[in-house]
Amino acid sequence: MEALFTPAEMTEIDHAAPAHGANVPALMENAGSAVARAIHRRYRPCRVLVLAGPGNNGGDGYVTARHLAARGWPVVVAPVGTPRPGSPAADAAARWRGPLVEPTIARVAAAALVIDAIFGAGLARAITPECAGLLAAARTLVAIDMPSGVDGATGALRGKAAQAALTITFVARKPGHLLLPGKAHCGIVLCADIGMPAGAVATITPTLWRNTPALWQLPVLAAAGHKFDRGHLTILAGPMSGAAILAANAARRAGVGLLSLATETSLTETSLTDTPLTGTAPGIMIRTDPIDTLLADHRRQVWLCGPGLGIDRAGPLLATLIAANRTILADADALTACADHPDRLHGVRVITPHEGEFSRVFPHLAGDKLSRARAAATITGAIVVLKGEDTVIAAPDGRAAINDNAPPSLATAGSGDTLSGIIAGLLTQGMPAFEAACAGVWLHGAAAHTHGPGLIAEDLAEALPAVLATLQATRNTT
Ligand SMILES: NC(=O)C1=CN([C@@H]2O[C@H](COP(=O)(O)OP(=O)(O)OC[C@H]3O[C@@H](n4cnc5c(N)ncnc54)[C@H](O)[C@@H]3O)[C@@H](O)[C@H]2O)[C@@H](O)CC1
Ligand SMILES: [K+]
Repeated sequence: MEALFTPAEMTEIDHAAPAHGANVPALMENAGSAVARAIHRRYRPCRVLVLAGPGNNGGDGYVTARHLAARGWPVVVAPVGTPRPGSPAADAAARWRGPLVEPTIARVAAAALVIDAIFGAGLARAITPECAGLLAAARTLVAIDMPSGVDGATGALRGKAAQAALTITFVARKPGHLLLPGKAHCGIVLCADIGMPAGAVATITPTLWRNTPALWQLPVLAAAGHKFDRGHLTILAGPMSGAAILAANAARRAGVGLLSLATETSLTETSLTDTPLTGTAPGIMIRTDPIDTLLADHRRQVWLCGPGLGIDRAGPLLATLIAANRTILADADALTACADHPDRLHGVRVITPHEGEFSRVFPHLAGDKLSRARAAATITGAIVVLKGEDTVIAAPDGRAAINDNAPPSLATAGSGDTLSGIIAGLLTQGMPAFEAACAGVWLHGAAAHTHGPGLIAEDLAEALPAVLATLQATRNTT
């Protein structure tokens, strides 16, 4: 599992390091040497200018300069601030015997490669316009730890941030590497092992992870399994029936044993729906019984409520499902039916809002995406999947994950319906809700990657078998 640490947590880990046998100068030496190695691997030797700030981030910059120069690269350091006398950064600066120059826009623009070692985890306020101007002049920028101006805890910009081609961080990625807008400024992110003792890292109990397959385990199909062992998912379908069909096909590819689309009799007549409900997918059962009749069957435990349902229908149906104590994933119209009424979601297991739906349900929640998702999970008691290029999955118990495998092609009509179908499909097979939500989000992103360009929502379910096969093969070999 790949934990993400905030800068504040990283500082605690740094403070614990000496008691576990590592001191800051040694860690700084390893950090600078890791940055130099990463640059040497990716770029040809060229004129380098290091912008070195006053703290340990600057210290890493001086060490990087020394290691690159030792490899024969032409390097100059331009100090932006002075390290505190006696600090590890001051020692690192003293060991730099190469050229020191004034930081000017002309010098930055003339360098083939600029290293941003101005501020990292210690960024405490907005960077000055002068500092932003220097960084913006770089042709190719490599950031140490964080691009200066990106808040490592939230991904917010403090002042401005420039566009790095590569960011090398240490010990663990920070939320700001995965959350927008910070994520967009980092370029490729590498995480270097700098010999931080495991005991120091263990002083922090992680509550936030990068969403990778190490975070969850997909249901394993029993050799003697029966379709009923894989659960029965019921999806409520309304006039925009295409949404429910997309969700249904995704849930089936995600492995549900039985799938029903529950609709009103009138809607099975094709003229009243945007997609004919009957005859399109032989593996989907169409049920026109009243919801109370369907709920009388206790094998129908898991329900997906919202996609294409219509807001008027979604509100009362959601309330009926909650009263019947079912496992519910609420999306789309079911969320809009709870506008400014998050209390109506009590009893729902998972919600999957995009930013628009989220702000309708929780108009008073402000702040960064991670904090808002966590607050919404606390308020509702549901797993919150706050969607976007940097989807956050948050649980009421404080656990959260940030997803970073979603390509921009996923922003297409019906993509959200597919996601809710995948998650509901995994829930139906008995996966715990937080893990099902994380796995669903990751599989959705991986399916889009696997399909490649020209993606439409229908392709996502089709791409799932290949994603699942690759995942299974990887698991079998690790
Ligand atoms: N986490 C780790 O394991 C390690 C971290 N190291 C480095 O240490 C860095 C953190 O070092 P520091 O805590 O010294 O913090 P920084 O080097 O990021 O910044 C420190 C100084 O900048 C000042 N400052 C902050 N924002 C400013 C602004 N907008 N304008 C002007 N001044 C500002 C602060 O008051 C502080 O004096 C990390 O980013 C990383 O590069 C490595 O040296 C060693 C190991
Ligand atoms: K930096």
